[in-house]
Amino acid sequence: MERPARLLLLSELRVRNAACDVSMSRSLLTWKRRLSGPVYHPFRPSVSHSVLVSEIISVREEEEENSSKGTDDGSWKKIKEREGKDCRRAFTVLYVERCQQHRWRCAEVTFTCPEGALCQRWVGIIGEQLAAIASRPKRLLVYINPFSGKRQGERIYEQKVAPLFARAGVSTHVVVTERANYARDHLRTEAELQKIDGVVCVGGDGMFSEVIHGLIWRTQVDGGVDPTGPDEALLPCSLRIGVIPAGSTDCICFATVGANDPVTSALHIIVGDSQPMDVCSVHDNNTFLRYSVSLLGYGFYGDVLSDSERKRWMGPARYDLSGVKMFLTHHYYEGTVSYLPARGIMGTPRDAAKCRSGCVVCQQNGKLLSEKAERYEVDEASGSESDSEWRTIRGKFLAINAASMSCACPRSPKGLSPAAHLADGTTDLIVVRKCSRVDFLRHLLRHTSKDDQFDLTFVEVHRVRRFRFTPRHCQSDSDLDLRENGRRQIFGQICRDHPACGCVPAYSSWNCDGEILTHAAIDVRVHCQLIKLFARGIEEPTVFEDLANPCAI
Ligand SMILES: Nc1ncnc2c1ncn2[C@@H]1O[C@H](COP(=O)(O)OP(=O)(O)OP(=O)(O)O)[C@@H](O)[C@H]1O
Repeated sequence: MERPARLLLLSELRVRNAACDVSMSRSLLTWKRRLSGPVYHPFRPSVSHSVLVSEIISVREEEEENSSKGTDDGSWKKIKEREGKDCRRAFTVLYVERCQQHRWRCAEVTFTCPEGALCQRWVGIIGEQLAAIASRPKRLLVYINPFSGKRQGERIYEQKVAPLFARAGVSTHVVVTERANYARDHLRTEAELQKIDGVVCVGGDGMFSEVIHGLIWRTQVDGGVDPTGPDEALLPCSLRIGVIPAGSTDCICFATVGANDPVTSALHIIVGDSQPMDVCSVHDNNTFLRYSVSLLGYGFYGDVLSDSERKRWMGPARYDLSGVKMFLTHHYYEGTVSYLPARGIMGTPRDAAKCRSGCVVCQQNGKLLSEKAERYEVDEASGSESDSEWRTIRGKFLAINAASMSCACPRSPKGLSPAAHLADGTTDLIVVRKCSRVDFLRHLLRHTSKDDQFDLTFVEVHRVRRFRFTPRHCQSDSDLDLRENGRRQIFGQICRDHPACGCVPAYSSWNCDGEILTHAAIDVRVHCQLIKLFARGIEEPTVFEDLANPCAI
């Protein structure tokens, strides 16, 4: 219960012609219907609503009756309350309302006041509280990929997102991309970053990847850091990134918001949410290749992506077809995986708890790793980082995956590594050794069942800060049979698409967040909390159940 002393304002106002006690504190706007009936009854339910001030989108004074009817688009509005009698003494509050499956909607409520001065006081006080929230963006740079997904990016932005930004008083500079890497290059060179509070991409995971590549690069260059150096401590990006899902794959949005819904994402941007995220840098020797935030997959997932790229004309069904084909092909690859285990941190890849909004594991580990100055040199528990900390796995692998987040998506709600964290400075290295097709199928099926996909003798999972992969034919010190290897390479190239011949290609490629990396030998390093998104992680249902129930606040 809030103490009256903390209230900023308390009045009797009318909502839908019903008398309500309306109160405002620094954190909460509450309206409670006055009970009719002369006698107090302790068990009679009182109708009460509470909205967090941090989730109020805007407040506006109603100038004239029906004045806003022309702007109603009807597409996103949940509550439409107009009290026509004396709109000059009414004000409307727009706020976030939670729906099912982590979706948010913009709801509104109109309060009618007995006098104009009181109405202005309410509008002034709510406006002041909103203006005091420093984390809310005022100016955004928006990139729209007009070719994402079903080519609906521009329509989605104009119809669902732009009206919300306008109502919340967020100004935008919109850039429709003209080619691949347009947004990346614009961010690297031309974009006036000092004039904006965030960058928004409208599209799929490919557009998000472009934006992080541009923003991370620019942040390093502006800060005098070499963005390509494998051992550089990269500077965290101060600008947050918003993702409006409009692509055919929107895994980043799903993992950070919990839903692929443009309105929900727009509201997270407006309220100024902030979700840190780890980024992996991928190098080949000392050559920078790419950044990755979700999946790095060699073997099965690399082959599925390479094969599906040749079937783009099929649309999203290509992933299923290529998945079946690569499963039947059953290629395995030889090589060495070396990794630096994440020591002294909270959490393991086999935890039952998942990374959720306000994740303690991300907070603790993020603090710990940033205190270590990101140089990977000093580990107070074990002395300096030395070769002895590195572990090695040699063998034949069906798949080597590094999941920097759960990689959950609507098709695979558990994800590749259900307990992976968005911002704990680690990635979950999953090694699937050569096994029978039946065993591999068991492993794959467990991604969609309750069973633990890591609880199999041929599967290993390690939480790591850095790892390297060297394919067998690149190893200098191994007992290679070069003749055999050469034969395999030649037949591997010829027979890649002909599993019936039974030969195994020497190389797979890496699936790096849905882009193909043709380099097989890579060195991957996790940069803890390098970027921030306009998101808050997936909320536990109890959070919004409590909010919906004012008695629990
Ligand atoms: N104007 C443009 N023309 C062509 N390609 C573009 C343009 N703008 C961005 N791209 C590229 O399109 C690719 C796919 O974009 P995006 O991820 O937004 O859509 P998608 O439909 O989810 O992609 P995918 O088909 O790969 O799943 C990105 O790699 C991006 O670099």
